[in-house]
Amino acid sequence: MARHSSAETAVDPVISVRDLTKVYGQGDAAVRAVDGVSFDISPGTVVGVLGPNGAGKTSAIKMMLGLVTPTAGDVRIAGTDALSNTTAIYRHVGAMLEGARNVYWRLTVRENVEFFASLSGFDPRRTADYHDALIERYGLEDKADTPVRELSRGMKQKVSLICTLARRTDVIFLDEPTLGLDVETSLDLRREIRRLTDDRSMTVVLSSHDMDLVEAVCDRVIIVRAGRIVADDTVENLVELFRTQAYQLTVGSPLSEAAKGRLEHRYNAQGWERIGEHVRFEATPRSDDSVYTLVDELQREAVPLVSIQSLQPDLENVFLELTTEAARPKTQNGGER
Ligand SMILES: Nc1ncnc2c1ncn2[C@@H]1O[C@H](COP(=O)(O)OP(=O)(O)OP(=O)(O)O)[C@@H](O)[C@H]1O
Repeated sequence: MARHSSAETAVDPVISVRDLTKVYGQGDAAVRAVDGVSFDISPGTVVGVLGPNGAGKTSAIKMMLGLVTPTAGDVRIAGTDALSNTTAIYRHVGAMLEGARNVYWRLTVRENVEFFASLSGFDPRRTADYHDALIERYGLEDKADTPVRELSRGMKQKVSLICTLARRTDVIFLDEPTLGLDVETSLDLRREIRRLTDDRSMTVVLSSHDMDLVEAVCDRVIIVRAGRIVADDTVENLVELFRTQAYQLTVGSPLSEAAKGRLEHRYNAQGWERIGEHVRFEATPRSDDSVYTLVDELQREAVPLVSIQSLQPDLENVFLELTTEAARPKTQNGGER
């Protein structure tokens, strides 16, 4: 799986966003949904845009698609100013919006695919084989002539993706692509996203709360909070930056209250949990204490150590850390660039 660093600048960016700002309303009622955001996206990469509800993700994506007019700032897609050339950028960009809102529910699956392909100038008669292959790839061949409104939510989601792909654009935006999909289809979608970028050099920008999907497919994540970028880096780098010396320990017998108090004070022990005869807790030794002194202390208390393992943060931990507290200016590329 090709992974790209956000610092990679050798090729021209396919998306370039500068000081993008969106303010809804005026005066006291004004909401600064997107607040001076800048980033570049290289072709052939998968970029996740993450943030809590109301962080400004949809507003930012809709501005990149030309669906919402920015209050200030610039968006360039494949070198073209997206704000003054919406028709021109439409050739480069496709979008699968949340809840399959971009497809026509009265049309059949095949009619939808033909319609969206024709919007990109493809003659439906000459691309019928490609459309059939797409419909088959997503297991909808039996439903090809069924109106979309009669399909399940997951199937509608697949039709929406097929229509986006049928336009064969360089860039696709996927808003919550796995919402409503069963586990198997969701895993198929992950593979498909990587195939599109690895084999066809497509650029994918996706917004999702599904951290497993983001960790599995994204080369890079941009985390937004209150309209601003609080982190912009690879998943690996973000997880590395947030690594702490945290351990989970399981001991064979309960500790005295005095011993627990000492461990809490000295090693930030917490999360005490009784599991049968065993007790489990987490500890974060401070820099001047090593985990060995913690183990020595347990020995002095005559408490047998059953297991010890180091706790690795995952993207979910990083996300919560960055979006639920005051943002920590800890990330390599955090903040606007
Ligand atoms: N049309 C609008 N008019 C007024 N305020 C809006 C409008 N659209 C969005 N907002 C506000 O802008 C802020 C950002 O909303 P946006 O939908 O961009 O966030 P989001 O990160 O996509 O959230 P979610 O994850 O819930 O979809 C929110 O405070 C929202 O209430």
